[in-house]
Amino acid sequence: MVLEVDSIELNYGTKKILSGIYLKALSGSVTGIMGRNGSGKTSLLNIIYGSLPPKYKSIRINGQSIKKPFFSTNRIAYLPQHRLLPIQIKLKTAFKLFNIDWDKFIDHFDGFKDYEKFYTHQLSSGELRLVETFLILKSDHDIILLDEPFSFIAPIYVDKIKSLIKAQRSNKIILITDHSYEHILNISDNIYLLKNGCSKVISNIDELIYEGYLPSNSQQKWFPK
Ligand SMILES: Nc1ncnc2c1ncn2[C@@H]1O[C@H](COP(=O)(O)OP(=O)(O)OP(=O)(O)O)[C@@H](O)[C@H]1O
Repeated sequence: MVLEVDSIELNYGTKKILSGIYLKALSGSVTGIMGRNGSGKTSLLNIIYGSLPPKYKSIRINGQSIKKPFFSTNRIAYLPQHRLLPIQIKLKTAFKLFNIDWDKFIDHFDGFKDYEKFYTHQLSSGELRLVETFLILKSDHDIILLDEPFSFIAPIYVDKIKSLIKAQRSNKIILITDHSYEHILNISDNIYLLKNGCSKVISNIDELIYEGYLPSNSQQKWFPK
């Protein structure tokens, strides 16, 4: 499966946010989206999901144009930058709604075993983020959008989430953005940088430094897979 996005035009008033986007993502791979604060990463994910209507857009799956909001096709799941689950819902109910086995979650995160009857507002920000990321990753949708899944997450859990992403990518398209760039570099097969409303395919770390996203002393290596 191939997801292609282009011809996006998004303005807020007179401010141009996105104008020269081309993005191609394949199932079996993780596509990282990088960019400075305010470069339009969240806007782009919202446009793909269908919750933000831009002036123009073209979104295609295997060359077929998606005309209605993507979320209405039931093929796409989205972890938004801010809270996904409502406050007054128990974890048990949330797992039921997502049709995901609570015990499978506990297999990965046994520290949560007493939380099944907790309401989401009884969890810390990081605990909630972890639950929400797990639900989205394990959902049976074949396109997954993750906006800052590593926010508030402890390193030991970040590693588990990264393993889950790698395991889930075999039959899904995964788009991910996060400012923890080391993690994005570590799990992404392809990377796009958003700058001045345009997307640029990144082929090595030096380009991220040259484009002013990473500081010049960045040590990490990355090559597209
Ligand atoms: N509802 C809105 N009204 C006006 N401007 C907006 C609105 N939503 C977003 N913007 C502007 O659009 C730009 C892109 O925002 P967006 O949230 O997509 O950026 P981002 O790359 O995800 O940023 P960050 O990395 O800080 O999360 C920003 O300059 C923001 O101020």
